[in-house]
Amino acid sequence: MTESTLDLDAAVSAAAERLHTALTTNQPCSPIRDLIGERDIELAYAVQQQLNAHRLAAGARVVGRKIGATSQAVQQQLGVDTPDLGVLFDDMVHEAAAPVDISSLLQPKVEGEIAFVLGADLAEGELELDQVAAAIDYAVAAIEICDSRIAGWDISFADTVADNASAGSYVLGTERRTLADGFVPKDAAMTMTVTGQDDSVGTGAASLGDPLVAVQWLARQARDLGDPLRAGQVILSGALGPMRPAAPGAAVEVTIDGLGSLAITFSTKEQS
Ligand SMILES: C=C/C=C(\O)C(=O)O
Repeated sequence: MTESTLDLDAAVSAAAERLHTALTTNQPCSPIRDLIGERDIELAYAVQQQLNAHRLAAGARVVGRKIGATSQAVQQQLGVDTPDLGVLFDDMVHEAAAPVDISSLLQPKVEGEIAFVLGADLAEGELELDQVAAAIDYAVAAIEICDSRIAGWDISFADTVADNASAGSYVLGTERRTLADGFVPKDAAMTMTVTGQDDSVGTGAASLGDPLVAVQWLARQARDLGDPLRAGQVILSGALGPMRPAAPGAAVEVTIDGLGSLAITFSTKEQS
């Protein structure tokens, strides 16, 4: 191993430790781009892997993946121009009926998107669109609660990739549709309101032109990173409109044509 490889390894470990400390102490940290640069994707995923290894070591179980920054709206908000991916763990799932404990999050932002549950692995073959579509068991509406461990969401592309694609928590709707039912993800219109106002609207086409293309992108990336998508996993396929901040007491409702509505509330400061 060369001296410069050692330096890079040390930088990756230091970045992962910074983010892990922020996650476990609930105290935002400074960006990690001073350690690994702003655009080195390989190093950023290496940090993400180390960060997530801490969660796995603490007993968390992988239940799926998220794709981030697939829409122009979110790319503009974040100042990035490429999608990324993160890992969903079992302790990120939230049931819609209970208020989301806002004190467990640092700086939450909500998004309306389509979630897919896989009925087959996406590990082998060309991973063409028809293979991706055939692997989908069903689709449901979802609210993704993004969170950043980095203070003030002051992120470069490397910062958000390293920080598990700014994943926080998520809530799934209960109305399941299959593609065979005639549900066409790219045509589905989404509306999200936060406390009855602050609309975020879009259609499936906002996510890389088609959420199925987003899942294909994810499947190929995940396979290339050595950890392919597996049957049973939940895939958050990218926001269909701009993300919105969630303040204490916020009530969020997402409606997606064909998939129905789901609503969540965030706890107030007093409840936390
Ligand atoms: C920072 C996170 C972005 C997403 O999750 C998204 O665009 O869906």
